[in-house]
Amino acid sequence: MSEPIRVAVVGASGRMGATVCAAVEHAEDMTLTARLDVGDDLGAVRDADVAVDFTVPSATEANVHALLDAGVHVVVGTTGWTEESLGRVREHLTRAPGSGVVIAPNFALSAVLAMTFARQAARYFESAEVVELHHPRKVDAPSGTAVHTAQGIAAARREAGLGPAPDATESQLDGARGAVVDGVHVHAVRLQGLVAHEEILLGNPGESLTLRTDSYDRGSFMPGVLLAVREVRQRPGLTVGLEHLLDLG
Ligand SMILES: NC(=O)C1=CN([C@@H]2O[C@H](COP(=O)(O)OP(=O)(O)OC[C@H]3O[C@@H](n4cnc5c(N)ncnc54)[C@H](O)[C@@H]3O)[C@@H](O)[C@H]2O)C=CC1
Ligand SMILES: O=C(O)C1=N[C@H](C(=O)O)C[C@H](O)C1
Repeated sequence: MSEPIRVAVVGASGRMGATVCAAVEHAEDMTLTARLDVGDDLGAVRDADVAVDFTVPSATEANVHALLDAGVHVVVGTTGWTEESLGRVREHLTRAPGSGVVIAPNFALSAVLAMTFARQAARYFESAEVVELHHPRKVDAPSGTAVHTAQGIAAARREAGLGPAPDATESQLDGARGAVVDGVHVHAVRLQGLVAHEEILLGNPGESLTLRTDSYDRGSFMPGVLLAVREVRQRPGLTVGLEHLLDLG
């Protein structure tokens, strides 16, 4: 058997970080080498092959630069990425040519498939809106998944030459129509008892299609995270979205 993949987890005390540590410890082909959290020296990842970041949107970009400087491949689940911050990581990778970074807004198979189906369906519908529903301890809104979903729908609508979705709203209470991501309305619900859920609503005169994904447990994200840990070393450069590792991109 080949040597186990050495994995360090950043954000290890958090909900996702702790779940990733347990998943890595149970994986026969991996060894957990470091559990790091706020205030720890990220240089401690040097013994690892791959570092996994589940922290907070305000810290993740700086963490990725520090992890690349430490010479490890990086898998990121933290949300809050923009075209600008992704561009800075791409630029950094030109100076670390063998290194790989995989950033995925959602590692759950059901969510990745829902986003893929939404992108396929979007060109056939006049209207499209996204509703994301999460636990109330989530610090960012809308979710990274909802942003990625809306961007995919918007790209498909552009490619199909569709204009704006019909909407006669003239006046509204602030926020009543949600946030607008690339022209697609996105609504965020925070509710005790939920984990991570999303509905994608597509409508035409006389019909609608609803795609729904539900993560009831953080274990749902682990097969995707472990897949990314296994694949990132063979994927130099930046990969955004688990769909590319599943041949869905
Ligand atoms: N891509 C995916 O499939 C998923 C992504 N997420 C995202 O992962 C992130 C974390 O989510 P949770 O685990 O629920 O949050 P959490 O709040 O439970 O955990 C975050 C952890 O990061 C630590 N932290 C904060 N700043 C840090 C820094 N500079 N260096 C090291 N550690 C630091 C905190 O102390 C905490 O332990 C969020 O952005 C969330 O949206 C969550 C679930 C699935
Ligand atoms: O904070 C969470 O919990 C989740 N965050 C990610 C997001 O913002 O899309 C992924 C999943 O929805 C859970």
